[in-house]
Amino acid sequence: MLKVQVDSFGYRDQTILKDISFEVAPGEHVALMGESGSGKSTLLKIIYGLLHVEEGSVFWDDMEALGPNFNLVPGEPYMKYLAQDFDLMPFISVEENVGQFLSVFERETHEERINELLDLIEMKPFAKTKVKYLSGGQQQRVALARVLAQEPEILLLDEPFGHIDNFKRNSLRRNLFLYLKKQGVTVLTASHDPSDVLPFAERTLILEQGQIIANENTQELYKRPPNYYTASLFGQVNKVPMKLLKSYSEIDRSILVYPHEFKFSDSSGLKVEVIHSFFKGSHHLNEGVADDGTVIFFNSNKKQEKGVTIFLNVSLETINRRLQVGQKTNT
Ligand SMILES: Nc1ncnc2c1ncn2[C@@H]1O[C@H](COP(=O)(O)OP(=O)(O)OP(=O)(O)O)[C@@H](O)[C@H]1O
Repeated sequence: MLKVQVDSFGYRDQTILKDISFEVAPGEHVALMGESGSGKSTLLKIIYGLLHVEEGSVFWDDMEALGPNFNLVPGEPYMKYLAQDFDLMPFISVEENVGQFLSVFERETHEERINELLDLIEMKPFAKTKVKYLSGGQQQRVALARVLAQEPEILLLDEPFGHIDNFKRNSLRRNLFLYLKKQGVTVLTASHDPSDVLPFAERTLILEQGQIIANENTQELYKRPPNYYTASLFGQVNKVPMKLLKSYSEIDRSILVYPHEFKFSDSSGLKVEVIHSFFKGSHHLNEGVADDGTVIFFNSNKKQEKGVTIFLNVSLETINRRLQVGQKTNT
C-alpha cells in the first residue's frame, strides 16, 4: 500500500499543497486530475523524493520513502517517475538508452526485453537511432520504455502523453495501461486529459488549489460529480437551474448536465436559441441561450442553424442522480 500524507508544502513562502492524505493499493491505477497549477507535479515530485516535505510522509508498506535531504540520488528503487521533461542520453541510440537500465544479471534476455519494450512504445524502427535525432513525442516514448525497463513496483506518470500526437496517443495509452495492469504495477497518473483517465484509472483524485476535493471511483465521479470544477475536468458541462429544466420544480438550485445528456423535444422543456454549432466529428456541439440568458451546451447529430429555437429535456434518472449528490455537497 502506498500511503501519502502531506500536511503542508510550499515553495518559499507560498503554500502549494495542504492536508493531502490518500492511499493507493498494490496494482491499483489512480489518476490525479486538476487544473494547471493545482499542484499535481509538485505532489508527484514529493512522492518520488525530489522535494523535501517537512510536514508529511510517504510510505510503501512499512518502508518510508525519504526525500532529497536523506538520499544523495533521489528516488527509491521500487518507485519510478516519468517527468514532463525526460532525462535521456542524447548521444546514444534508443536501444542503448532502454538497455542501460536492464539488470546485468540477465544479459541473455536483454535483446528480447528491449524488443518487447520498443514494441510496446511502437519505436522498433528507431532502435539504432541516436536519441538526439528524435522528435519530442518519440523521446517521451523512449523515456517511458526506460522507466519500464527498471520494473518499478510503483510508477508515477506526469502527463505521460503530453508530447505525443493523437495518431500514436490512442494506441500507446491502451498498450501501456493494459501492460501495467498485467504486470501488477501500482500507477499514479497526473493528467488533464479525460481520455487518459476515464477508461483506465479505477479511482481518481481531484486536486483544487493544492487540496484533494474528491477521491472516488472514476466512473462514479463522472456520473455524480460533486461540483462544477470536477465535472469540467472531464469536459464541457452545464450548470442548469432546476426551474429552467422543469418549470413546475420547487427546487431552487442548479444541477450539472453534460452536453450529451440533453434530449431534443418537440415543444416542451428547456427552450434555447442556437448561437453556434461546432462540428466535433462524431456529433455537433451546440451553444444555445435560454430566455433568462443562461448559456447551454448540448450535442446533436446534425448541425443546428443559428437562430433556431430548440426544446431540450434531461431524463429524470439523470436529474435524480445529480440531485442526490447535491444533498451531500454544495454544487
Ligand atoms: N520550483 C518552483 N518554484 C516555485 N514555484 C513553483 C515551482 N514549481 C511549481 N511552482 C508553482 O507551484 C504551483 C503548482 O505547480 P505544479 O507544477 O505542481 O502544478 P500542476 O498541477 O502540475 O500544473 P501543470 O498541469 O501545468 O503541470 C504553481 O503555482 C507553480 O507556479
